[in-house]
Amino acid sequence: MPGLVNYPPFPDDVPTHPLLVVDYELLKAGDEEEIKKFWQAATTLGFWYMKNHGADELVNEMFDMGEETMDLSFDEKMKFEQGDDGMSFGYKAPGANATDESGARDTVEFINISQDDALAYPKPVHRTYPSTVNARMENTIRPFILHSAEVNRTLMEILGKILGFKEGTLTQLHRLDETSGSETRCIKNPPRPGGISEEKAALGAHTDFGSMTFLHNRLGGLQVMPPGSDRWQYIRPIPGHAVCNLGDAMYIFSGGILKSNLHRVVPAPGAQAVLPRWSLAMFTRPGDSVALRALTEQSSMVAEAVASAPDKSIFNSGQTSKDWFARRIKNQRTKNQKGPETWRQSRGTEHRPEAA
Ligand SMILES: O=C(O)CCC(=O)C(=O)O
Ligand SMILES: [Fe+2]
Repeated sequence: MPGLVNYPPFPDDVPTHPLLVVDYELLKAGDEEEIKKFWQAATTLGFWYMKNHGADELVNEMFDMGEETMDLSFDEKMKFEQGDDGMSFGYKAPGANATDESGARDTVEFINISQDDALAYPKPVHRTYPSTVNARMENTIRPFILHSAEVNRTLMEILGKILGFKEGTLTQLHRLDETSGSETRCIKNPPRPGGISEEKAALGAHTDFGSMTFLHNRLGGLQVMPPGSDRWQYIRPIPGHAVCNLGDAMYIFSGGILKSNLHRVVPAPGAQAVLPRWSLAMFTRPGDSVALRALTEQSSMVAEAVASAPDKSIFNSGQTSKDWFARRIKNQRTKNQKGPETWRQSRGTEHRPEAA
């Protein structure tokens, strides 16, 4: 499927949420109108489409890697399972994560490859990977991670400049030479021919844990719950357009000015439901030692935002990026669920328990 060109179109009769389209080449060139549009997207929904990102060929190769990996036997994949102790890197089997506080199980399987492991390969930093991953580590995965990390870095610096940070402030918090939770993920959701229940989450409602996500979808299924709404709406996949979004770390660093919006994955709608759904993400997350707190000393704009926030607690989380990430991963594992309290401990800046 990843290479399949003729998949059925996304249906026209389901509610979708429009996103602003930003052009990466124009952003890089400093185009003022484009930067304004990007700022608007980042401070309202925290999601946008991005074209001219230069990753299409690598994305196709990454999907091939994902398909080769998911085609391994279940036993082989389970040798590389991420486990229940709060490590994200490795294979995640279907059902291994809860999707809500009742403990309902997810249906997606995915392979997470650490940025640190890909850059240091063949020397493992966090763990080892299946043969299908190793075979493409140097020619596919490392170039995809490096390109995506550079895209995310460029985007973060543009936002940082508008926030009033000194140049390089956000880059320093996301150094490639500090270990971090940054990773790429290839996700497969099985097809659901006939009788799709809209309510059944394939991947539960969440905000992203890190700073910035560079996402590539072939089929529909990604949904957002826009601020002020209690309705899930699909994001329509557009060929050649990445879907980018901000995560909790950027929300916290910016004192809530930048948004980290709730989203989830359900089976692809309409005629697309008979196919497996593939998606690919690069998650850029702060370095392990970075404190998750608002950067009030670096920006008067952030300081004022925190000063006027009704609840300031989240802006000084008291956790490093490493602890924050491990807490969220660990407490969403099915095996660790001991009731709604475990689930709540997996949460980040999601302020909408009813959505989960
Ligand atoms: O598969 C998708 O479209 C989104 C996946 C996602 O939100 C995630 O892995 O954090
Ligand atoms: Fe996500």
